Amino acid sequence: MKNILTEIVAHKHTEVAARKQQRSVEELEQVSWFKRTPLSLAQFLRDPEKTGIIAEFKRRSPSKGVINGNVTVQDVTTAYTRYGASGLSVLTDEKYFGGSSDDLQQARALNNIPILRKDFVIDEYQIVEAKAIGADVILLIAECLSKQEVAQLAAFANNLGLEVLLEVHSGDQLDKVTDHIQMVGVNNRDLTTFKVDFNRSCELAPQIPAGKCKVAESGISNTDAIVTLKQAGFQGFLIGEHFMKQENPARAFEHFVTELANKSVQ
Ligand SMILES: O=P(O)(O)OC[C@@H](O)[C@@H](O)c1c[nH]c2ccccc12
Repeated sequence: MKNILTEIVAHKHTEVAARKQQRSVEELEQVSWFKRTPLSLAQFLRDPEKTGIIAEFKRRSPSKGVINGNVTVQDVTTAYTRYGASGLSVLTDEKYFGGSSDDLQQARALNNIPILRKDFVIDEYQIVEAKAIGADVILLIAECLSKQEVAQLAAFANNLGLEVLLEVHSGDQLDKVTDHIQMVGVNNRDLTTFKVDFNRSCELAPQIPAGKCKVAESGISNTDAIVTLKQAGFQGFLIGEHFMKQENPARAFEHFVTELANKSVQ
């Protein structure tokens, strides 16, 4: 299996090994954000007063290339928060997504809603980093981790007070869900081929274990999709490109939320 996901994960191992040499876990534990009490994204998503949208800051992706090179973390994330995002997702992968830990730290300093560290977590060290840069939630991708790895990494995150969003793309990956997973995300995008199949979320929704917060991810580009996904039982909607590809993502988000509010009262 030689695909982009395999390549990203291989690179991640090299990257993490290098960062471990630069900064020890003990040093990360001294950073002031490390002592902060994280917010619960699952709780924010379950709040019926909120939109359920996890709004993503993503500059580029391997599938789309540059999505937006002219925006700042400040302008975009503060607008996401102001207009009612339930949470933020900030890419911290540099090589493939043009993100950084610095982006997430900036978002943390400016916004008081839960933040997901969007990266390819393969090592406990990255979870300590996530806490030290002010994240509340980490992502674990079922496609690149064994059942045992998911269980260990999720327990480690929960021990630090961080929640876990487990991303799946097929029904068989749901056997990796454990007690330490608070949210299950169905990625409509196949990370090995980049093909987006919007129906994937609705198909898998009934199979997600009860009690887990359900999140639909990727390829969501209109408010009708949210209505459909809500009917299928989803509480969370992870949206990046639809906002980021606009010249003014802040205004695009505001427009989307206004339209959604009008639909919800009809
Ligand atoms: O930009 P979109 O199609 O709205 O998708 C957002 C998010 O779901 C996507 O960025 C994503 C989902 N899982 C990931 C894993 C790694 C990196 C990125 C992702």
